[in-house]
Amino acid sequence: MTEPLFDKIAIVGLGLIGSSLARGIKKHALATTVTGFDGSADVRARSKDLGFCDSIAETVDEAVTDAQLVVLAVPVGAMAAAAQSIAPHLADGAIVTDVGSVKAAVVRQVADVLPAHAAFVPGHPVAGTEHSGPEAGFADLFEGRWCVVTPCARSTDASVEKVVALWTALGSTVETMTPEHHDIVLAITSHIPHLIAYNIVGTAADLEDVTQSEVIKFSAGGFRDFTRIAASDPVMWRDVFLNNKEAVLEVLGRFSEDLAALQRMIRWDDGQSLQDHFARTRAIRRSIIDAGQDTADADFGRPHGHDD
Ligand SMILES: NC(=O)c1ccc[n+]([C@@H]2O[C@H](COP(=O)([O-])OP(=O)(O)OC[C@H]3O[C@@H](n4cnc5c(N)ncnc54)[C@H](O)[C@@H]3O)[C@@H](O)[C@H]2O)c1
Ligand SMILES: O=C(O)C(=O)C[C@]1(C(=O)O)C=C[C@@H](O)C=C1
Repeated sequence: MTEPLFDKIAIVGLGLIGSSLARGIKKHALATTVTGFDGSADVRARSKDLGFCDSIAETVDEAVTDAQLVVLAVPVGAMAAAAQSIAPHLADGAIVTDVGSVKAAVVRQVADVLPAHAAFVPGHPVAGTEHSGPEAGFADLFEGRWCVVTPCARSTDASVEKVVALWTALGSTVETMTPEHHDIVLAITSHIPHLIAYNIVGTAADLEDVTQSEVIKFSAGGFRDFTRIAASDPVMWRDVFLNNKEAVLEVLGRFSEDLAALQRMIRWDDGQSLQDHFARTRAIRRSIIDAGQDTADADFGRPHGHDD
């Protein structure tokens, strides 16, 4: 039997991601003890019943005391408050990491709040579902997925190595980049697609001459996928857009221009341009799939060898 990577891990925020992490860490025996804490008394009680942690602390200081690793798994807009709540209780040499979907704003809000005797290694597992809360978590969520680690001025080589080792042991493939680069990449691959889904489902629901029941009835195809994404947690996504404002607005500008170009092609019966555009995007999907077959390139969010 191999040694656990950490003695005590504390997880702050026990929703989809925090509870999945706790389950995965227990499954792979990556820590001697996993202690959980959530700001909501109701979530703490439900987590205790579900039993995915060794213990659920009633206070944040009890959770964090003596932990070698503290994971912040709260919405991006709550990261600063969570960091402030753990800061006075962190052990000497503790590593703090997070799982937020936005990185530069989290680094700005968290790094300076933490004491000098702790390291901070920002992270983002590119894995999730439209569900939230402790009941939604599962141990294999991170298996065969990417995890992006974005070291900052408060990261040490040793702390980055430990966090990378954790995600690797959970079955993820880790890629390292700057927080700013992460935010622009995820704006196009994750944040804008969610905005499009929220928008199209809202538009469909608002159409006066299409009834709600018709929207449900005919949503078996492409629209159904949009409704799944548009069911994602409102608080989480509000915080993503408010905290990745620049990158999202930059990508959205490009997106709107391209959409306007497609609109013109339809208006002016420019069939050739439409066909050329669709042929190009079809080739892009095919090249992504081909690349995924012999490299670790993304195959729709999954590293090589993990097709659905
Ligand atoms: N859901 C996804 O698909 C997904 C994927 C990757 C990363 N993320 C990121 O992971 C983080 C958590 O997302 P989730 O889906 O698990 O959310 P969730 O809503 O399921 O859980 C978040 C939990 O944090 C708790 N919380 C809020 N503020 C707190 C505080 N100050 N102290 C302690 N607990 C607090 C809430 O009570 C809640 O139980 C977010 O930053 C999100 O951007 C989400
Ligand atoms: O599969 C889904 O439901 C997701 O939306 C997961 C998804 C994504 O966009 O890929 C959503 C947000 C996270 O930050 C990471 C992963």
